[in-house]
Amino acid sequence: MIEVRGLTKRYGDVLAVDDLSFVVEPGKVTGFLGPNGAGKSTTMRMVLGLDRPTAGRALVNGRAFATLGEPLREVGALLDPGAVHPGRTGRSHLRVAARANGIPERRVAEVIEQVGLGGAARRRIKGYSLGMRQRLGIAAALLADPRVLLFDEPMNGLDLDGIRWIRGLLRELADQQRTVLVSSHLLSEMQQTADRLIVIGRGRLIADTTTEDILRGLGHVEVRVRSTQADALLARLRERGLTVRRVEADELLVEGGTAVQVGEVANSGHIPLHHLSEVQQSLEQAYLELTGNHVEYHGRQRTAARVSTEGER
Ligand SMILES: Nc1ncnc2c1ncn2[C@@H]1O[C@H](COP(=O)(O)OP(=O)(O)OP(=O)(O)O)[C@@H](O)[C@H]1O
Repeated sequence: MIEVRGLTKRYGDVLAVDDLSFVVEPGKVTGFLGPNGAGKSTTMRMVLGLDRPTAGRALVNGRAFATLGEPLREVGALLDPGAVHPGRTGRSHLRVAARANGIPERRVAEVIEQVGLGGAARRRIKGYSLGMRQRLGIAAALLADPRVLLFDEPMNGLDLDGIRWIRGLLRELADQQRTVLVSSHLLSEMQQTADRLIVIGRGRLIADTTTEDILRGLGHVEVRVRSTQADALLARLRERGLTVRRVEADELLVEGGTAVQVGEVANSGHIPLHHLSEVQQSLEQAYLELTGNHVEYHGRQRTAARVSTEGER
């Protein structure tokens, strides 16, 4: 289990991690999601004792990393797959790590097999593709058979096969009742990978719940409606408790209702409509807005355009 309580890290003027609290439980794949610079790597580094918190604490199996007797047997991590000696073979890299940490030699062959590095393990790392380096980094994380695993952006730069393979491995590790925390800046990657999501933005916790709940919350539908009597319609919709935004003089966006409801409100007030449709906000855009990383809006997709023309005249 990983527990983070009031965790804070300041680098000069930059508040990289801001009073973060969450728990990562075993038996599930937990996604750690946030845009670039949100503070994911800094948080993971503090869990691994590589950075000292400005305030708060990070515990692995109830203890600070520095006080773990045999830390590698409790927690393994993939942080930076580039941080290996390029002249070594994959196998010798793992052997050196095993020897330095009192891990039995047989584990080297086992993890090479587990990550599917096979014949490449006898080749020099400088000739490895990014995918092979990721596999080697994951093999190193698994070497001491730890119950807690942290993977920082393990899917970065991988092709679809590589991503599928990592997904399968994460699932297998969680099914073995290990604690698995995996970071990503892409919702699209995590929505198919993680059971739970811890979402952060600018160092702060934004959401901590099941992936299903987050997707349901993000993917809200708005109703777009146009009328020459937009003022009257706006007043009536607000009377019904709906949230309404005016987009143009004759165009409104309604939250919290369906196109049928909006059509009925218009009809009951004899208000003519010229357009009525439901608009599904793109998940990725909603996520970016949620995490405070505003970008230009391109992501609206119409999924049920003109679902109802009731009320049109
Ligand atoms: N050693 C450091 N010195 C100064 N600032 C740092 C340092 N490490 C991280 N930061 C800053 O802290 C913030 C959080 O960075 P961090 O790398 O933790 O984010 P991240 O969510 O992992 O992003 P990415 O996906 O880009 O790795 C950023 O503003 C970053 O510039």
